[in-house]
Amino acid sequence: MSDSDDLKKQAALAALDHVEPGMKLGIGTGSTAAFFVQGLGERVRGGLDIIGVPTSERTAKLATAEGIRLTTLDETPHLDLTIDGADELDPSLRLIKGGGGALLREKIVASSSDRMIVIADGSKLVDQLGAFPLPIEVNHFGLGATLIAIEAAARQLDQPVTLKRRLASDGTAFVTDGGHAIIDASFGLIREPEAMNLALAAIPGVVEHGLFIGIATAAVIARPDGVIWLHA
Ligand SMILES: O=C[C@H](O)[C@H](O)[C@H](O)COP(=O)(O)O
Repeated sequence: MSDSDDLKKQAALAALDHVEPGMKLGIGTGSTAAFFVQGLGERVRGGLDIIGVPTSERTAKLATAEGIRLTTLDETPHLDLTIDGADELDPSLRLIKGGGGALLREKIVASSSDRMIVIADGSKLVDQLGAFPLPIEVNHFGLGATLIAIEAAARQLDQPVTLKRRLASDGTAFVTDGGHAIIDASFGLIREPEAMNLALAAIPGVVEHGLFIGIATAAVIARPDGVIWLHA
């Protein structure tokens, strides 16, 4: 296992200690969340009784293979805890998510939970968000107009921006679980994440974006010198 995978696993297992019998859990997506799903599977097979809502089709498959009982937000609209990775987080627990394209379901699930614990290796913790391009999930209808509106929003906030349509590994257009496209927006460091959050959310063709503000309640970050916790 690479050093970075080892740190991801350490963060995932530290968060696992906060899972209690009977909990309704939101289950994140990505390589760090996959370590959490593996660890959770082991505990479930050892007798832990929980039920989970997966944040992507990928996570649903992994969790099912681990023997984790799954439900939906339609059946279980209120969750106790979501555990999920992030592409970047700052010390105020503002996040960039969506590197794997799961941001819409991730935001819905985390927002339906009492608490959200972010699991990450130390490279994800930054002073200011934005080195990682912000994933923006957009409707296919009117895509050209939506791109122009995103550029206009960036100009208003005095942020430069370069927009790239995300491609899948086979070179075709990436399509999210919800059937939408992803635009990766490089703004450089985001000076006012709250203002950016509102400006992007106000664009009709934007289905959701990867800035998570006021959602995470704690983060466990594994670094070579040990595991640290941040709290909102
Ligand atoms: O869409 C994907 C999610 O937001 C992931 O949680 C995020 O990209 C972090 O993934 P990883 O743990 O693989 O770095």
